[in-house]
Amino acid sequence: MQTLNNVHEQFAEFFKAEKLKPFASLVLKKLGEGHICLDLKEILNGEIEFPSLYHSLSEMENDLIKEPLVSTSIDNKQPFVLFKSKLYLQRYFVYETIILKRIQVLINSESVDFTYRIELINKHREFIASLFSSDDSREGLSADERIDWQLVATILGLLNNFTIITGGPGTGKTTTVSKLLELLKRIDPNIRIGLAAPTGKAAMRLAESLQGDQPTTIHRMLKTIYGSIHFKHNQQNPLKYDIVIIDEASMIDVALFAKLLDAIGPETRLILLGDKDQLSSVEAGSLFRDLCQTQEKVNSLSSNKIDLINSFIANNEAKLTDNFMSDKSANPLSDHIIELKRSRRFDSTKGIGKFSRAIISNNSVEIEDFLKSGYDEQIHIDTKYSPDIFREFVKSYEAYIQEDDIRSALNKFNKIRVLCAVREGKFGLYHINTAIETLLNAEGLIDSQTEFYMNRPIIITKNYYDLGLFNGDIGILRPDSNNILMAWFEDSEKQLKAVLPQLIVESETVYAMTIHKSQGSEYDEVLIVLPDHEGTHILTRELLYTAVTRAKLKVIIQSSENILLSTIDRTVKRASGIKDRFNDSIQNDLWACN
Ligand SMILES: Nc1ncnc2c1ncn2[C@@H]1O[C@H](COP(=O)(O)OP(=O)(O)OP(=O)(O)O)[C@@H](O)[C@H]1O
Repeated sequence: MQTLNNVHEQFAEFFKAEKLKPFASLVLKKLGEGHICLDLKEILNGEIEFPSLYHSLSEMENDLIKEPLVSTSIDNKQPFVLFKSKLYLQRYFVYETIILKRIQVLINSESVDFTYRIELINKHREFIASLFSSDDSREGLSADERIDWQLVATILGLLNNFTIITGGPGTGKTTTVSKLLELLKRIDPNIRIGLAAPTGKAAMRLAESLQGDQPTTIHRMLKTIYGSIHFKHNQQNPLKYDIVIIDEASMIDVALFAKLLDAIGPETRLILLGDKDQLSSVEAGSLFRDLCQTQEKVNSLSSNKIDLINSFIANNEAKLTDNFMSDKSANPLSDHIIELKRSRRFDSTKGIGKFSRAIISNNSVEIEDFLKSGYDEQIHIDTKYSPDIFREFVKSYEAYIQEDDIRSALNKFNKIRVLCAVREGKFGLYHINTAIETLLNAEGLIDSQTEFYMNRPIIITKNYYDLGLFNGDIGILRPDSNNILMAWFEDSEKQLKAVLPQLIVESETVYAMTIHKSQGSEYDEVLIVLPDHEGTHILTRELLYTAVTRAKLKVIIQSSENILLSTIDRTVKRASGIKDRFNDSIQNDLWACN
């Protein structure tokens, strides 16, 4: 049962209407928790403590509609919008509406070029086939894994103006995009390509995978207007690209998602890449997941697309069957969302591959197996919070400290990381970072008596546009040739950059970082520390899945059995109208607004 708190009640006090106050207070509270709106059903079902008793949704809605500050349409400028039993702050309803309408415009405009694009596919048939002529064995794979979803995603990316490609770690999202780009460049060598990701770190990783095209952050792509929440690129001044590809799209909040879509003109294709099972943005909204969930069944395709794709597949066992056929009239995003199923990085039968799947599907039998043995070659669960295991892991930081070359030291530092679920408390970020400093001091590896000390690793916590440093950038402190202690970073072009640490006060020590901040990064090994007590809604399976999938080689989890099981049992639910409104659009209830 949730309760209101003071801040939200104070916000509600601005509104004179007595009946509206508790609703206003709740809408704000929900936004703070990441929801786009307040789902009135939660009040009716008793999931939220509420001062008035309502017996039906219509009773609640009738009360709200009578309020002059509540509108049922975007066209009016009241601060609240009531739509389909959900109450929004007007701005968030506008964001959601922009997203729905822009996607609709992109999809509707596909029919204009459809015949031409089919001709292109046929013209480049041999080249497409050569990109996917993998002879690797499909033995031991599930029926789903046997299908080359990368081929499916590439063909749809060629045909569509809007495509979502989702998949777990190492399923080939970047590989697919790089093949699609190769194809598009062959078709049109002058094609204008825009690549971006929500954070600088994620953009850098994309740059490493896609050589030749230079990715940037979404903010930089849209061009920030200093001191404004708006961007230079918008519906009136759309991005001048033929194709825009956004990686790590699960991290984008509703406001940025709307602004991005607003800046995509009908002439531009948009491809969103991400892992729908990962944590959503810190701010409100889980748009990427919401869009993926508009489909009852993932990978739903219309019969003509199935025929076209099957014409590229020789092996009968790998062909798409009627099981994947969907009725477009019942699913507006069919043909537009593809989930890649086969991880090339992890074996799904053991280690990180098996454990991460078990987390996301809350497979208690498999989780219990991992807990019972406590160990496999990649996963180690330490329910005793053993100080020795902690010390052993932390000692691996010695590698970067002993490395003289700064670039190599940065590289070595970024191979391992301690990941915390929370900031406060014995197993929170602050305490763990201090514990690591104490251990490294004791080993004689650092001397952390002063704030700025040799080899201190730091993470930037705000954007320093003038210095070219961005929230999430990681550096280490080392002296320059004049023996002045500088913070050293590597930029997206792998160039070293040194900045006086006193100029970047909004930064913190980063031997350990929060799981939220680690999104978009990868390490060889991670040590995940969960708090030893319940009582935080932060501990969810999406959080743990995100942490576990940051590692390529090894994961150690320090957590009690109870906390681990309850974390995996809890899933993130964020209210939005995306699914309902998309499905309603089929019945031509075109979102009640322009
Ligand atoms: N079809 C394929 N055949 C062989 N190897 C592949 C194929 N697709 C991907 N790989 C390899 O698998 C690894 C992971 O691929 P990729 O980086 O494209 O996945 P991803 O989904 O973008 O991963 P993540 O986002 O988790 O980093 C890479 O080493 C890539 O070369």
